[in-house]
Amino acid sequence: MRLIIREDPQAASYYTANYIRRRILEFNPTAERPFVLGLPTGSSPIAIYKILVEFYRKGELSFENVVTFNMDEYVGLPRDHPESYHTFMYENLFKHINIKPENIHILNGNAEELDKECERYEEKIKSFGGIELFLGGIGPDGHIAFNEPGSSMKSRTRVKTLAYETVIANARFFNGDVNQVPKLALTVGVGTVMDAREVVIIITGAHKAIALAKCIEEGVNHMWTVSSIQLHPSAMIVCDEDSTLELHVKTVRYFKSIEQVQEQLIGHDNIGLKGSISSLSKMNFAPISK
Ligand SMILES: N[C@@H]1[C@@H](O)[C@H](O)[C@@H](COP(=O)(O)O)O[C@@H]1O
Repeated sequence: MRLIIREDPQAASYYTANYIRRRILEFNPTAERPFVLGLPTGSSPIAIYKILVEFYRKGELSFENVVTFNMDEYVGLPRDHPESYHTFMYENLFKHINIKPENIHILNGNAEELDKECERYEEKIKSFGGIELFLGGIGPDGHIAFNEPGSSMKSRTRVKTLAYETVIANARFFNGDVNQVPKLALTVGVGTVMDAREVVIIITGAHKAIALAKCIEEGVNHMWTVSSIQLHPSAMIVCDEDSTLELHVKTVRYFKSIEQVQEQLIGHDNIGLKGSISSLSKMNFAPISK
């Protein structure tokens, strides 16, 4: 597993967006062989989406042959509610790019038969040959998508009751009122995310420092479901300095040194990038160490 540490959330977001862009360009997707991308909501990916939109506007990235699957959606919240994940995705990404509406997949939290909706979602992912890259964020309790503590590491898409901590964390989007936060959600499972050929997780902020430490320095544990990425053959966490506060100094230095050696050996992460890299000259990469 790779751990990429950047100075602040903006630099971590730039790294992540640029990495996704590179992966899509290298994949060279076509209508017959689209790039299948898993996507999260939450505040963490907003800056990533802004940068992806910027790449699109500059003609440096096309979403014409990109298929997306979102991680989760609240149950019972109208699709056009300002805090639904449908609205979030359209406002922050989809309405700004050239993705085909039929290529967008988001769980329907208002389906009559929620279990069937979840089964259908898994089938749909399979029909595209699985997910190429799943981007994820985490909650402060280390949950991925809405796979709350105690979720099975083999879980699939299903209905999930939200942990009280998550309800409190998400109340900020509902006028600070926990009563307005839906208590159920549909979510892809830990197993669904781990089936992706590559998993990239963005973690920023001191409030996620304990979760990051649990994920990196301790074992795989269903109480911190993001720790499941230790078992993934191609996983990367991109984080900011604040989120490393609970890591051992030795751990931070170790991962920074690995990245430095890699840069010395094969150059930085834009290696192999096809197409224009003009905007990268303004890259917000923070120095790896000072
Ligand atoms: N279901 C979402 C998660 O997918 C997301 O990772 C988490 C963190 O959100 P934020 O990035 O705002 O901290 O929020 C929700 O619980």
